[in-house]
Amino acid sequence: MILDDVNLAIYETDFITILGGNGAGKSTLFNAISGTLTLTSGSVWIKGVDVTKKTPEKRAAFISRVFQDPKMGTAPRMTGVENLAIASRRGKKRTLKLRQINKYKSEFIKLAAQIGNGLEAHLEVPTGNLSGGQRQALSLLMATIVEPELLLLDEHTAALDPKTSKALMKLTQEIVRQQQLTALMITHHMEDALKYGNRLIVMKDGKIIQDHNSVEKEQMKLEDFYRIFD
Ligand SMILES: Nc1ncnc2c1ncn2[C@@H]1O[C@H](COP(=O)(O)OP(=O)(O)OP(=O)(O)O)[C@@H](O)[C@H]1O
Repeated sequence: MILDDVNLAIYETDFITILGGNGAGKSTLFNAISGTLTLTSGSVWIKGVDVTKKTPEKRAAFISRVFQDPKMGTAPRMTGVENLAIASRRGKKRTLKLRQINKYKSEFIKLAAQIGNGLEAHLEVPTGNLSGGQRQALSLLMATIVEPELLLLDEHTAALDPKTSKALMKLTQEIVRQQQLTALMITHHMEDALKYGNRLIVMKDGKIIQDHNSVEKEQMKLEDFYRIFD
């Protein structure tokens, strides 16, 4: 069994950070929530709706996910503007006309300019040409341009250099706060797990072995987590 007796209630105000060693079941938990993994038992509910039998495509109307690999979040031959235009149609019919793309362009450029990594100047080239940091920032914008019920961040800063990773985390926090999103974030950075969010869970062997609220989290120190990765 990959996930074992996992019972996780996520509240609307939650920004949960998730820690756990390799193979602890963190990505599997995200796969179970987003529907890319079929459960052998148990169920997944979103806002009172049982989505256990819904396809990942159907669940994508509620859930956005940003992956570790910058290549995963964007279509490489399409421009940033085109990628954002498609993302802005989430949950609706996906057909897009050139006219609509042009309509959104200036809005997207303004949005990207807030990030501060030069993305706005590169929104009209294929995303395959962007730097990893720009691509991850774009993926995050795409994931949140239509407010998701649940934002899943799957080590989304792990492939970036420390400076870029920090900038993306700052952007993440701003977006989560501004849009009051419900978010789950897997990270191997214990500092980030402590610094961000209002709740921290620890996974091991497919189980949630610790679940700390914000008060407990504030009192925790890095040393408290060293044994997690044993
Ligand atoms: N579809 C699957 N079928 C069978 N076993 C799987 C499947 N997906 C993952 N596993 C196994 O389940 C365990 C948990 O994997 P998972 O990828 O969720 O770990 P993780 O906590 O995300 O680890 P990492 O930090 O390395 O990404 C691993 O032993 C993995 O090999």
